[in-house]
Amino acid sequence: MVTLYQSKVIDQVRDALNKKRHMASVAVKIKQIDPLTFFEAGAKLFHGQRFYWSDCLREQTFVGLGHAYVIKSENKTSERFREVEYAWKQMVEGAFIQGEGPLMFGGFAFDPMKRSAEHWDNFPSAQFVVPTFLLTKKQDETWLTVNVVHESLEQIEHMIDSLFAQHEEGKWGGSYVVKKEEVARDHWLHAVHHAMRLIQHGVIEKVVLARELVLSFSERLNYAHVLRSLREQQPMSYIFAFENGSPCFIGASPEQLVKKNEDICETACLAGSIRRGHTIKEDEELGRWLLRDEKNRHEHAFVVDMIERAMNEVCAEVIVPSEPVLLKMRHIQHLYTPVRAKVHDDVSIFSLVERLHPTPALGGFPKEKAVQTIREIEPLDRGWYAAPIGWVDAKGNGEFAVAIRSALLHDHEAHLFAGCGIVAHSNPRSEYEETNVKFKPMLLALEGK
Ligand SMILES: C=C(O[C@@H]1C=C(C(=O)O)C=C[C@H]1O)C(=O)O
Ligand SMILES: [Mg+2]
Repeated sequence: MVTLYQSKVIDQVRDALNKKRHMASVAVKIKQIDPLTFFEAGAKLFHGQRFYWSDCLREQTFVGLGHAYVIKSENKTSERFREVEYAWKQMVEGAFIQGEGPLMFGGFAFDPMKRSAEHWDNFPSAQFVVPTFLLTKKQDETWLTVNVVHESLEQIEHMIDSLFAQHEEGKWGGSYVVKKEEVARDHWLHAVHHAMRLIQHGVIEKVVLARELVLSFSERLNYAHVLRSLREQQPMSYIFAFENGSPCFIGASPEQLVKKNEDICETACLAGSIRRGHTIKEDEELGRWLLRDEKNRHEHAFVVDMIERAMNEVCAEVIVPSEPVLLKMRHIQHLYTPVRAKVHDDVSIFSLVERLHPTPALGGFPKEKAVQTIREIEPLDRGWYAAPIGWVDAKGNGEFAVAIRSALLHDHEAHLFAGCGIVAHSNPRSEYEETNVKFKPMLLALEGK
């Protein structure tokens, strides 16, 4: 049955196609629908071309289905940020827009100079997609945006019928872990010792080292199920998924990289960690310990200093609280300093991302030396892990998270990543334990708990 709003969408697409330039983008308010149901509804028709995003306050959720337009860069330098920006501007200028206009979603590789693992093949230096269908949930309103480049009106009509037909919510398939491999555990511990020597010799001051787990499952992984678990279990995190062909990069990150809304810009310093307590009393004690612990405060301070400096270069009225507070997630608590500023007129969100990535929370300090050290001694290919992931709209507003607490899923397999900031007073054993806590959100979600 074709509902009223479905025919309204079709009418608007028909009008838009008559005026179409490079792309036609029309938006219509529709009835409430769970964004995850919409994500699942696209499983057949748009397999390999779906994304999901919701911010840590659940203010906005986006689900994208289909690739109306793809912006990709294989550039290994920071030129890739500008390439994406330029392509996006061209795209928006050439579009016929009715409503909010198109939005693109995507991400960047952590370090395009170090790409070796086959499992990251579908995740280039940078890739953004403008979806054929975008579902936007903002407060109590749900909108459907249709972006058309090649499709005919009949094709769009057929897709809408299929997406809004009754769908049964997929049941958890009972998939369980059949194999769990810690990649290069000893190698990683050696790398930590090595990093500490570099720090003692004054070569660098901080470096973040990550390690990898590879899990095999009894059944093919269902990405919507994993998203559903993450959404339930990590209510204060950014939830994201970027499916590109059969693999899907997915996660629940507590860390904002940058948000830009007109001239207001927000970013966050997040570094320094301890697990949650088993009781309220223990939890509060651990929190108080973290706030006073010199090693963790030191780890955090690198991030605050770098972000403050970077923001002052392109913003006015940079507000940085003088003391961090605790940010408590389900398994872990962090030192957290939120930053707000007024960004100068000619500064785009892409240039903010370029300036900030990687902050010392994910790379280290000084930036170039830390990235070089990671390239040399970390025993893995980070791919899109620990890199910017997010969206940008037609006005140049948008938000990026740092893609941590994440995994690359493919068929029966999952690659999980977690890292920690190594500073002068690190203890390799406790850093190892810290990464174990950071694996937990993805591990639980993958086990359907
Ligand atoms: C690198 C990760 O997390 C980062 C490192 C932290 C730390 O070392 O204390 C804390 C938060 C994140 O900025 C990760 O989760 O993989
Ligand atoms: Mg740490």
